[in-house]
Amino acid sequence: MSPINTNFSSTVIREAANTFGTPLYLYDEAAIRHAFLAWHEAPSHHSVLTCYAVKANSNIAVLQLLSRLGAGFDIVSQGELERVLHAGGLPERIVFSGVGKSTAAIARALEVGIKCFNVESIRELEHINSVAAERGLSAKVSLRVNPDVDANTHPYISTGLKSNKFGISHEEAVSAYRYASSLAHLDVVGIDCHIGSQITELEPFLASLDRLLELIDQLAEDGIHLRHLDLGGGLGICYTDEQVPSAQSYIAAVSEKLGSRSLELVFEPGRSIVANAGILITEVILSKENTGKHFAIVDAAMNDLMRPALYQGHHHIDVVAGPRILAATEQSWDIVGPVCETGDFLGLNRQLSIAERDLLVIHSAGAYGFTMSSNYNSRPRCAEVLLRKDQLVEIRSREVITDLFAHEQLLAE
Ligand SMILES: Cc1ncc(COP(=O)(O)O)c(C=O)c1O
Ligand SMILES: N[C@@H](CCCC[NH3+])C(=O)O
Repeated sequence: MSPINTNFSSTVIREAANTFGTPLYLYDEAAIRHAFLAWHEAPSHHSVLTCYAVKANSNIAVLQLLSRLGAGFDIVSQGELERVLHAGGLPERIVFSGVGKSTAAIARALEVGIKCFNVESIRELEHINSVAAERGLSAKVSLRVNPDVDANTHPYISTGLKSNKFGISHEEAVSAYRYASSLAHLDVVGIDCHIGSQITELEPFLASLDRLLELIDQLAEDGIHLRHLDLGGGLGICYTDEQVPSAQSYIAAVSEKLGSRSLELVFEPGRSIVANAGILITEVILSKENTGKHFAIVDAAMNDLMRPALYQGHHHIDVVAGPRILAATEQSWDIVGPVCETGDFLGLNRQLSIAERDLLVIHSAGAYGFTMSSNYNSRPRCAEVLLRKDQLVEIRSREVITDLFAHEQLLAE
């Protein structure tokens, strides 16, 4: 496995940078399509709905493309809901996750008729029931069960342990289901879990599945018959040399464990659909040496791609040589941005041949890249461009300086 997307040739990268400027996110439509279809068309004895996790990359063109391929969507806010609807996503294929859904978001989701709410606590069951009651509606719900399984991933992106804020504990699940079934405006339709992100082995998923299957069977004995089983997202990708199970092998293993149970399978993949379909292109502003350390100072920063600063996330970095006024030397470089934080780096100790004005390509940046970007240090957010066959299409224009304070007001006196 490789983090490198071969559809982005040096020519395409230079053309994108020349046309749209840097820093710049560039996505590959073919790679997104291919990764989505790996889930959507995977053979299974059970029917499968792939609800793409919008938080990974929420550009409306990406959502539109996925919706046209038949995707459902996993959302966590009203903003994500409106994006999906705007992009043509079908409400009946939307699942709504998150520990703290706002009343406005719940009401809107009820009005448009989403597939279900993934409910994370007893209080939330009551809240959704009352929002539905006020409108004379019924809310389809699925309980997010925390299976207390270690996903062996970075602690900040592990969500299926007892100590995490997510879900209803395994021990409380049966009583929570009984309670949910007793509430007049709830229709209990499924069960859900999500144990974390960037998981590179199947075992933690299958261990969680075993716990959910026990519950499903116990609930059936109680007369609570569920229609779907949602295993969340979390399948990892190759950032360096990770060997990651395919969506097909994952779905086959899950479907086999389900056996004769007649349940629809729902998955919520985000990263595995878009991460390796995207790169961040940045230009080297200048190089600098400090007591023997070599810094390449680039025009992208932690506000554009937060993963290295936040999780020590490793992104493979390549050089596309520029006009090279100064000679390039191969040596160990720290690739850093202009933001005033020591944690503002995109890669450390990279053995590369770099000169000022070169372009650097930060790979595997299609997921949790632009969506986690900010205006920190009053830096306008960069543009997003999609490679469609051999055309470069701008799908989000670069912010301009006045956008930075467009929602602020000066004092009257
Ligand atoms: C509830 C839920 N579903 C789906 C996802 C998507 O996860 P991933 O991008 O790892 O596939 C996340 C993020 O971790 C999540 O919190
Ligand atoms: N944002 C994280 C993943 C968190 C997923 C959301 N639950 C990342 O970049 O890896």
